[in-house]
Amino acid sequence: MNPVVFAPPTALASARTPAPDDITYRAQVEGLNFFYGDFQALKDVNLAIADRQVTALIGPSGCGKSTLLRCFNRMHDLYPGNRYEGRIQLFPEDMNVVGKDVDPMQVRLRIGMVFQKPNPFPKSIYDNVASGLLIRGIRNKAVVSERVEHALRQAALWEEVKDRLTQSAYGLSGGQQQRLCIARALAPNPEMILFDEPTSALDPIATARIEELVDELRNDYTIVIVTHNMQQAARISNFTAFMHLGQMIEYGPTDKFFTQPQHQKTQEYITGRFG
Ligand SMILES: Nc1ncnc2c1ncn2[C@@H]1O[C@H](COP(=O)(O)OP(=O)(O)OP(=O)(O)O)[C@@H](O)[C@H]1O
Repeated sequence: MNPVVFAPPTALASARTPAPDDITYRAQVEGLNFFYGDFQALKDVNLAIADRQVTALIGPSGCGKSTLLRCFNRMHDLYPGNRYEGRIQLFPEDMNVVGKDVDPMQVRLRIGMVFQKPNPFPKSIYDNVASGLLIRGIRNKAVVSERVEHALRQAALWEEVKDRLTQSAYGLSGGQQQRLCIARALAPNPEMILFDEPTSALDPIATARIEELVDELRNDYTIVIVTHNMQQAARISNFTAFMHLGQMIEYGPTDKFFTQPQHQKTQEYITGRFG
């Protein structure tokens, strides 16, 4: 194999490979197939997701990154004709997230999602963050207020919005709106957070803030992030998974992934020969 010319940028502080003994797993994708009607978008995908680490999904456009991410919180159930086969085991209790007997609403409370474009509800800043708590049945006003503040602090937004909580979320900048969406995802206290290209609609400064935030959130949450940006994957993830044409080609510790890829396709992709 040719020497790899991709030079990984300096990783953020915690985006190092944990020692093998320090890794526990939060989820395991096993033989996952996914169909949009007759079209098979995921083919026998296997992937282990380390607990309280960041796993990046990368690959060329159309390879199935978002499709895989959306399986984790059953987003595909919102549309008829979509079908899962295989398993996504959530540990420690071994629940099959894509099992027909599992309620998608319960899954979404445990596995939150942040989308590519900030998508606040047409409500106040406060009500956006409180919305997930109401779905969880938390109605005690003092508890809701406390959780809203905590989530906004976790999302590094509290200081900027604490004096205008009742104002519309639409008055915030794009980067602030994305941090609000992160706060909304955090408020119900999920175990895992899925990020689908969370910075692709943001400027470099807002992007850096979200990356720093992801770096901090890994202390408490298991994170899976889809990104088009290999530099971003190298900066913020502990593990990287590369997909191509609906298949999982390779996954492993990020530093090794970018410096010693095991598959020819991975090497071609990270050195810019396609994608
Ligand atoms: N709703 C849908 N119905 C039918 N096919 C779909 C649907 N959504 C995605 N696909 C197809 O599934 C495949 C995987 O798409 P997906 O969006 O997961 O790829 P991706 O790797 O996330 O791409 P991108 O980086 O461009 O977002 C593609 O061939 C796409 O055309």
